[in-house]
Amino acid sequence: MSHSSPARPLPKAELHLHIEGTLEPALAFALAERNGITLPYADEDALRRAYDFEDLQSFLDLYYALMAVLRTEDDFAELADAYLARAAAQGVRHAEIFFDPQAHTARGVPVGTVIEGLARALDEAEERHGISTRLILCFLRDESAESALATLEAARPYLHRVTAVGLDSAEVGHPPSKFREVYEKAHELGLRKVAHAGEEGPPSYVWEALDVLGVERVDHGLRCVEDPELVDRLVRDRMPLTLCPLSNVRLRAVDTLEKHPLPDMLRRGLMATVNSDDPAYFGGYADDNFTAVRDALRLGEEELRTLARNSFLAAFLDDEEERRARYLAEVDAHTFV
Ligand SMILES: Nc1ncnc2[nH]cnc12
Ligand SMILES: [Zn+2]
Repeated sequence: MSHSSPARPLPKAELHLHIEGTLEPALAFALAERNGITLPYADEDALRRAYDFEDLQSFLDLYYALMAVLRTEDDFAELADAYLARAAAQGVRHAEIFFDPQAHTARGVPVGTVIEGLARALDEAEERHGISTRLILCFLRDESAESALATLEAARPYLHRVTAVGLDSAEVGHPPSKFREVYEKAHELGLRKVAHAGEEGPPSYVWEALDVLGVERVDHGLRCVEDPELVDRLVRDRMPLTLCPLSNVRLRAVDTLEKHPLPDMLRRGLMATVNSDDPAYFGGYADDNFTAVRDALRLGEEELRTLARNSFLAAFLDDEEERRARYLAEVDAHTFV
């Protein structure tokens, strides 16, 4: 008798993942009970039924509301450990994790509680889950530039745990240039720079992320395809784009997965990567996104391997080139079944 073991997922780095977006309904209810919070949903199924989004804002409203259950260091550590366990099962070998300090400080949770809690789980990630990690502190772009500066200042004692700054939340009406000063400060403090741009916002926001903020990766960058000059620039600079295909469908940035521009972007030489964004809300973790684009867009092994290689090449592993080389060798040695 023969039996087959489940296929091993392609090794990959996750570069676009909001830790608050990994809050699964079961954990949300468990934390609500532990913290004496009543959620406005009868049960997990009722909550899941609310995951029918029209656009980015309709998602963000629920995403910020559900964060009310996250209060203690233990809560953040548990959230991150649960994500890392799921990610490991999906072939993630390295994860660069976004968090939104202002979404917590606004509720009276100190930034130190957030970072120390996350860091506790990340410190054990290699041993428990075989995943190396980085943290990326994101500013909420629909808050003021002053609030972003105050957030960076409040996080100063904890910045040894943070690799980069990012920019997220409601995009349209909040161009990257609004945050020029805080990005300059972050750079002076030795932090790397990324920003969401071109998810719902126009190509000009991607230009600003590059030329005003000086980002090293563009998160999403989807709408760059509307501007051929921008595509040329991104190709020339080998600028990584952290695409999130299932997110794009759920938030209606694309009509269907079959219409996602990813194959065209690869053909045009863009350095695309595939990521999960807010997997608890959008129907899949890292390998679920890979599998979904493979099936919907008929990607072949060469394209999938390129996406995985890109993820490690675009990772902030400059201080660990041996590790990067090992991960790339794992991708090259992967056999698709
Ligand atoms: N997809 C997304 N775009 C902007 N901000 C976010 N915060 C969490 N997910 C986000
Ligand atoms: Zn995102």
